[in-house]
Amino acid sequence: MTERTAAAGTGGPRLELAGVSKVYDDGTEALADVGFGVGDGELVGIVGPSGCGKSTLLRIAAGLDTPTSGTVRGTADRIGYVFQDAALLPWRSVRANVELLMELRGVPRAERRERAAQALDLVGLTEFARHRPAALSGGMRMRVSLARTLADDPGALLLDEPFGALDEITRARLGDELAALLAARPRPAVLVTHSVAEAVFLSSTVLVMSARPGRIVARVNVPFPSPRERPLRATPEFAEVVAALTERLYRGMAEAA
Ligand SMILES: Nc1ncnc2c1ncn2[C@@H]1O[C@H](COP(=O)(O)OP(=O)(O)OP(=O)(O)O)[C@@H](O)[C@H]1O
Repeated sequence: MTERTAAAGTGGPRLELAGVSKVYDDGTEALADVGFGVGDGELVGIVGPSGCGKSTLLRIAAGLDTPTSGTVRGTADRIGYVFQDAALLPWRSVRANVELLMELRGVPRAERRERAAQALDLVGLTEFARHRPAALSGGMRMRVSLARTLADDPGALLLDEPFGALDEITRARLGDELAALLAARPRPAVLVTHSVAEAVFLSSTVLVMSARPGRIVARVNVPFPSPRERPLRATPEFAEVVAALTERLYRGMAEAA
């Protein structure tokens, strides 16, 4: 049985998956009995080997796909989804791209303008508002994508490897920015990433998945207080948590093999 409810004000996790399994029509078993909850202001990071079902899980959490069995409950007002690719409309200016989701929801023009300006300011792209996406670097385009989602002010955020295509330094810089943005305006969030360090830096809890069909093989609470800032990445304590999680990830892969 599958179920998706949107009852508000019930307390507890804002987004909750229980016993979620997914078998695609061609028989591919993508997920097996996955369950976790995300509370207010909590960020759950998900790491796992390539093809273990992370994107499938995120799409199911967002209601973009249905589980074969299990339940998804969401009490957040609208879910914002940031994809691996910035997916900007090339003929629109940066500002018009940031306004897009609000435009589709019928937010009045003046309010759209103001919220887009604030979001562009947050991601440091105010001076590029009139540019077309083609004039921006890959990192800047991802910041526009992030601004588009933040300007729409969703109640929960799902991020699918949002910085995956970027170089290490840009990726770390955007990670710092995202940590600051979430600290300033906490909301339940799920982040899928291939980078264990990124997951540790941004998450309150990290879930480690096995190879396909993806199962959760470890749940690790990240002990560092928020807001997290760049120097944390250089501490021995941070390196220790990253090493332990990496080890768990390898073991999960070996268990499933
Ligand atoms: N629509 C589909 N039909 C059939 N199989 C699918 C479909 N979508 C995904 N899969 C398969 O399900 C498995 C999980 O895919 P998914 O994209 O969720 O993994 P992932 O962990 O996000 O991978 P990556 O880390 O490489 O992005 C893969 O074997 C994939 O080929």
